[in-house]
Amino acid sequence: MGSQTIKLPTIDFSEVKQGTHTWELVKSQVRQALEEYGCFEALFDKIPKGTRKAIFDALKELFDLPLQIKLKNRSNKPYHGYVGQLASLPLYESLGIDNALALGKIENFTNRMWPNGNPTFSEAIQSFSKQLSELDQIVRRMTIESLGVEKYMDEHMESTDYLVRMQKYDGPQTNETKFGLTSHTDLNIVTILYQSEVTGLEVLTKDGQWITVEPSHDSFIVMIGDSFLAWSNGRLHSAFHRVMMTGNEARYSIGLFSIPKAGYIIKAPEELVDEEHPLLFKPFDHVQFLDFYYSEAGRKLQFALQAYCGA
Ligand SMILES: O=C(O)CCC(=O)C(=O)O
Ligand SMILES: [Fe+2]
Repeated sequence: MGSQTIKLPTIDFSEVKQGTHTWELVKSQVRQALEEYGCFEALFDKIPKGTRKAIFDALKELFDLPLQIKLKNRSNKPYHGYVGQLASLPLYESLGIDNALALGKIENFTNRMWPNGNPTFSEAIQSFSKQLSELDQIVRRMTIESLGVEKYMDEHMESTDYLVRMQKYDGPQTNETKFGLTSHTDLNIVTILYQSEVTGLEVLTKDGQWITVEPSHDSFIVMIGDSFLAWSNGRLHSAFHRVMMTGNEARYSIGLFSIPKAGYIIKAPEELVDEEHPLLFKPFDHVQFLDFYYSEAGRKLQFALQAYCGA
C-alpha cells in the first residue's frame, strides 16, 4: 500500500465577520483543527497581492546585508535578535522585531539595518504584521468563544505582544535532506507563518506522521503554541514542526508570534478544570519559562513546559 498524502485542514477567513453564520461555521472548523492538528492553513485575503510579493523581495534584501549589520539587531530575549552562524543549525538565520506593532518599532529596525532608510521594506513588514494581527485576533476570539470562557476574552487579548521574526534557510547544496530547523513546538500563544515558494516546513500529526506543508502565496499557517495549550488546559494541541531543506535554493519565511507579556501569569480558567480535565499546568510567567527553556537543563527536554510547571 502506498503512503497516504495527508494535508492540513484549510480554513477560509475571507467572509468572516463576528455575529454572522459564517463566523459560527468557521469557529467550529478552527476548534476542530486546533484540537486535532494544533494548526491549519488559513486563506485570508486582507493582504493585498502586491504586499505578498514585496514581502519576499524584502526578506531577500534583508538577509543579503553584511553580517556585521545584521548583528546590530540585538535583543535580551533569545531568538528575538539576530540568530545565525550556529554550528548546530548551519542553514538557519533569523532576525526578530520585538513588540513589532508598537509605534516606530519596525521603522527603528529598518533604520538600524539601512541607515539611509528603506521605506519599501518597512511598509511591507508593517502592512503584513498589521493585517495578520487581525487574523491572530480572530483565531483567538473564536477559540475562546468555542471554549465557552468569553468572560476572560479581554484579559486574554490584552495579555500579549507581537514578535515578527524573519527566517532564511540556505539550501544545503546537496540532494540529501538536512535540518533547517529541528523539531520543536512553539512556546507562545499563536504563530502565523508565511513561507516562500521553497518547500521545507513539516508538521507532526498526533499519530506520528510528518506532513509537508506545501507553500502557497495565498495562505498562511496558523499554529498554537504551548502557552495557549496550557491556558486551554489541554483542549488545544500544539504541534511539533521542523524545517527540512534539500537542494540549492534558499527558503524564506516570516512569522507573526503573539507572545504573553512579561509579568502576566498564564492560568487556565477554572471553568476549564474539572474531574474529567484536571489542571495540567500550574500558573506560570511565560518570560520566566523562557529562561528555563533556554537554560542548560531546559534545552535537553522534549516538553519543557511539562517539566517546568506540570501540575
Ligand atoms: O520557517 C518556518 O516555516 C518555521 C519557523 C518556526 O517554526 C519558528 O520560527 O518557530
Ligand atoms: Fe516554530
